[in-house]
Amino acid sequence: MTVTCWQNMAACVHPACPIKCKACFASMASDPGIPVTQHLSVSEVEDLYNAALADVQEAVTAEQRKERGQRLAALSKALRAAKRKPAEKTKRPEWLSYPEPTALPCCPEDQRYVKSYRTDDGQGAKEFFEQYGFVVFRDVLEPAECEATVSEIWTSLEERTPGLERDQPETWSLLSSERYGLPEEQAVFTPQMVANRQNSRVYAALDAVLPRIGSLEDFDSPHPDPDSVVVTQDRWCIYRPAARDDGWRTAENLHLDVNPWTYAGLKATEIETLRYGTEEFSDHRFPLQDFRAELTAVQGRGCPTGEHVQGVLNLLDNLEEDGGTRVVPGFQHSFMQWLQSLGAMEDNLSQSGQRDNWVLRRAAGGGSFKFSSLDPIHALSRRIPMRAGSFLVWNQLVVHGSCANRSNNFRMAQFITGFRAGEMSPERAWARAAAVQRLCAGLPLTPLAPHVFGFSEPSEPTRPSRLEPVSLASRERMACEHVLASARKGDAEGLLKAFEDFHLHCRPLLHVGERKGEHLDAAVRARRPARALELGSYLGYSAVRIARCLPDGAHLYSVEENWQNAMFAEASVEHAGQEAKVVVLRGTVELLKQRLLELAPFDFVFLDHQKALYLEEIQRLEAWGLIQEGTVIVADNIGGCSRADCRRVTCGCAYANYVRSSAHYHSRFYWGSRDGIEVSRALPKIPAGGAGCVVVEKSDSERDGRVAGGKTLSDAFDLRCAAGWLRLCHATECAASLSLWFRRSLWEVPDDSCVGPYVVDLAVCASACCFSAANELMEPRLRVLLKEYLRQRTLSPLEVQTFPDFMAAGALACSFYRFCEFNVRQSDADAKAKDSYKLMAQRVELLLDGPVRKAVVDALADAVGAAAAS
Ligand SMILES: C[S@@+](CC[C@H](N)C(=O)[O-])C[C@H]1O[C@@H](n2cnc3c(N)ncnc32)[C@H](O)[C@@H]1O
Repeated sequence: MTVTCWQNMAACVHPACPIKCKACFASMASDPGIPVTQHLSVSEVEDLYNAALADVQEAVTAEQRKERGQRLAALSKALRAAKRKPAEKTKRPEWLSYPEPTALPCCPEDQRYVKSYRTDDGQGAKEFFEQYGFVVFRDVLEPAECEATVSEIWTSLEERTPGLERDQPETWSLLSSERYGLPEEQAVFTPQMVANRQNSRVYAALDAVLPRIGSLEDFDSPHPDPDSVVVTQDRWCIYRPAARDDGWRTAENLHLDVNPWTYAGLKATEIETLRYGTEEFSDHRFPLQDFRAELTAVQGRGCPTGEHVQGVLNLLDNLEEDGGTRVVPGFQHSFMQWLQSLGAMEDNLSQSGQRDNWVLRRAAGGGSFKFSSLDPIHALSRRIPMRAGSFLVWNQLVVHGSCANRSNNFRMAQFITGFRAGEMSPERAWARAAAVQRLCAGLPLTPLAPHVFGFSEPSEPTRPSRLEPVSLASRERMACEHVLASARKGDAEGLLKAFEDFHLHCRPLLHVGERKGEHLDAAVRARRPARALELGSYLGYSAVRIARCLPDGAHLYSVEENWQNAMFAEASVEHAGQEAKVVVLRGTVELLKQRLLELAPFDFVFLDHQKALYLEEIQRLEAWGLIQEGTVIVADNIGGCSRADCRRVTCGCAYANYVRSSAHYHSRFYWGSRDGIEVSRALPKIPAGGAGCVVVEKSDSERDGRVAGGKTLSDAFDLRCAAGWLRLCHATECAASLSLWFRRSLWEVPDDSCVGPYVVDLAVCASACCFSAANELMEPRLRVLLKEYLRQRTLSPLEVQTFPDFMAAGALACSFYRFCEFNVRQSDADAKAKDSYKLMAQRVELLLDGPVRKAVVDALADAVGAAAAS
């Protein structure tokens, strides 16, 4: 049986269609005799099996039952075999599927540059473009425009790099060695960059090579015409003159910025779901992500309307040795044949070795294809040297990449990609224009702005009211629809996996995710809560996660402010069969106070709504008595900086700082991939003034040093005992009990230096700096310190009495900190750091008793006496 592929690229012979075209796939599905396992992936066989199963269930006549039963049996066997057999990797791309090596025509006036065209020679440029897959337009930017763009790039680099000056070569090493010479931003909106996007010659160049759409029925768009050229919002690059410093070389590579399978229509894209979040709708983890997604999630040949072309606007003369873009001329002609030789996308997903080419899947079905450094294709690539002000454009099917700079010149360029307005759905087009308008606010517009951006006035409202307000809800709805359709009812694990798949391969979600989710599971299982509380249900992912770990009869109450998300969460919970355990409460903690008080206490709390509110919220729950001894609190999204930074006792998160330093919690941090989660357990409360408690009062604001209440530190508890505990805990490596005891007994009341009574400042200073490395008291230094302090401020008799004990307490606190930091938190610390607590522990003992204590008491008495006399 011969079926012509829908691509019309080749006649495909069923069943061994090399590209598994849709026509063949459909016919395979209806023919029980096809040896499917030879050509399909396990998931594709599984799909066929499920379809056949549904067919059997719907069979009415005995004949149908028999025929469909046979097919089901065949597929069942095939499925078992497919699962048993490790997926065979399809053939690696071969040299034969690449184009012939091509020499490029040079510029007649200057052989150092590739042949180029003026934008008024659109026809000539188009013919070159069709042959080679790229073309250079010259004189696109005026020298003054190049200069202004270069200056803008320098200004932004100088602003972000202290000490960098464009005219001072010795400061260029301060620039970050960004691998590809790119800025952090996904898209840059500075005046000259935005002006270049609306430049009439840039427009003419893109217009000359992009396929035309013509008229479209029901064209509903902020752009005037389906053939309006829309430009992408992209960024710039800078390559330093690496002849000066080899370390400045940027990475070299060859790639495609599209996912070849989705581009060819062999896999679906989600490009029409893009909504270009800016502040209002932003997903803070992926700002401007959709502008990047539209570069890689192109619906190319599978879409009747056309393609994108990529472009580099060159700002400085760029010779072969200056580094920059290279292309594989003519690759667009070989693209389909090459893709066929790759086989299934699944076989090309990950990079397993230096020899392997691989595809990286990105948001909205996009992706990029990376060629290994050993691939023979490198021999076919050609550098495209061009003058300042030239615009290089290439077909997205042309393999391209960059060469590192080896010269004494900078390379600087702006990226601009273009496509036709008629390619976008109305929802996407209006949302895009609204987002660009907001990002370009206050910047000058040219008459081409309606075409390239979709608006003509800086303040003109671009979204008509008849369209649904654009919101992230569409992404959330898509996610839920996907999950409900792909996970079996009652299968909680399947539902979690479906969410994760959507997140990884379709669009990023805000759920806690697999990696941190495992820590969340462990915390729930360890605590076995009867009543759990979650703040921030979102789509119900974490609610389902928690629910499946709860013991029988337990409940999770999940609070969600957004009514739509609450609805999605309920749907997920029900689909996962967890509705008996989970109740979604609409509102905020404040609004739901009464209800929460009725449900309290909670023995497990998951904070995952707004990080900025965590501290306030937990203190509210504490004040309402909703948290009790043993309550475990898990907080998501701690950190976001480096793994090491998030672990510090004092990090950038107020909530983490609170639980890590509070006497009421024992807290641990677990890293995920971009950030981590904090798991804290509420410790037993110590009644104020109760046994083991030191009464140290200070006036509210003045810290005037009165140590009132009649008890001294050593009256209230035994520091000797504390020091003994420290030794014992180290010996038994029982850090948790040390932490518990220490916080309960000591840190509950005496304040730290700088915030406690003034005498604590003095005592901590003395215990820290008046001892040698061999723990000998440096008495002269102590005497000078006391004398100078007493010149500024006198000490009350009670302060004098408590001073040596506060010195011991300061040393104990330091010892405790070092023990926890280097033996518990940073378990990979070196041996010296690990042992550093011992010095301070020994100092505690010296200060509690014996000659050192006596020397301290004497020194203080002398200083107080001398101060009184003067
Ligand atoms: C990061 S998502 C939660 C993710 C979810 N826990 C998961 O892992 O699947 C944050 C959610 O908190 C909700 N939210 C934000 N502020 C809130 C508040 N003050 N009270 C309740 N929910 C809030 C948002 O609407 C959003 O659905």
